[in-house]
Amino acid sequence: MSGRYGEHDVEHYERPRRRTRPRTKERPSYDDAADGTVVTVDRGRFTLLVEGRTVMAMKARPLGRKGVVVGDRVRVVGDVSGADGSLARIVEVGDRSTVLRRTADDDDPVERVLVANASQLVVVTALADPEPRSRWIDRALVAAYDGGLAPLLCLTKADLEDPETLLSTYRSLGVPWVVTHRDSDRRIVGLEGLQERLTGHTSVLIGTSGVGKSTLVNAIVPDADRAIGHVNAVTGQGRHTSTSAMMLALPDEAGWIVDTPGIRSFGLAHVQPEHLIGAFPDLDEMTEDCPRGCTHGDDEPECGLDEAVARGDADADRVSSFRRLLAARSVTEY
Ligand SMILES: Nc1nc2c(ncn2[C@@H]2O[C@H](COP(=O)(O)OP(=O)(O)OP(=O)(O)O)[C@@H](O)[C@H]2O)c(=O)[nH]1
Ligand SMILES: [Zn+2]
Repeated sequence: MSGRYGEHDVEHYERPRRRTRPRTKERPSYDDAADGTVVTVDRGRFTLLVEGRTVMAMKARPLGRKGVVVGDRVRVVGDVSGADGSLARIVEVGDRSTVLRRTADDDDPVERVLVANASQLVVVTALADPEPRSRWIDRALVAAYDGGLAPLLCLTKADLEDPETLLSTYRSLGVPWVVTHRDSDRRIVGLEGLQERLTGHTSVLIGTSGVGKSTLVNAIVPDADRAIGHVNAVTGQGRHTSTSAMMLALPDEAGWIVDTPGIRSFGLAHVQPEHLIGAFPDLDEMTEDCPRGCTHGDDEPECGLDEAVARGDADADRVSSFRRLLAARSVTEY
């Protein structure tokens, strides 16, 4: 088996093996398997893209309880024609370059991977109607940094409110941003900036209800409804009632977006301070002499971040913004 698949999986999913079984049987080679990407998941059925075809699949037995999520690169065998009623089998799941996770709930330490292999998290926030909630934004940023995704702030409805106040909160973190608004002809302005930022990425779009995320998805993927309708026709869903994420191709092969209709928030109980600070190498460097177990939070007595600020080696705003993110991990209401 190639090292790329199966052997370095993030989760353990196989029951202990009986050693008497011959190895070739335990790890059959799937040389004839096709490569696919998981586009959406619905009740144990996976919609894949295999060489441009929409293919329905289920997990093969050896995968057991192994999670397979949107964005996963998989190997499939069986009927990969995509013909009506056909069902292929997923036999391997590729290593994940990134994982967007959530704890099911801050009191429940079970981690769930929401999307695999995305490179960017687009945090969609309205500047007004509904009012922006910076705690929510902070939590989304934490999920991005922790998961290895580059964050992008997408601020909508700039026709209702100036973006400056909100942007000033995030400037010291260096989060890139785009702003959109609607003009008097009800056209969305600022899409080019967003499209430019999406190019070359697989971007997960997240936003709370009413921020204008659907408006953006429909504007940047003109046949989004048709693509979703097509998948639902195959899966037997009447309309897009699924709460699952769905991956959609951008025009001109510019990249992919993952729409997340059912995902409004993240439980962050799994996020470790040591891991989060890794997303800020300049700050991370200042924590080398921190006492063991230092969380680098506000109330740490001898944190290297304070010393760095005192010496003038670190920007106080940046440190306090980082600490705001740290604190946002454990806040449940926002
Ligand atoms: N003023 C203004 N309104 C907008 C803008 N973009 C979207 N809207 C309106 O905001 C409302 C919500 O937009 P949607 O795109 O449905 O929001 P959503 O985030 O997909 O919300 P859900 O469907 O609940 O997930 C709609 O009435 C849109 O017409 C904008 O730039 N400016
Ligand atoms: Zn520290």
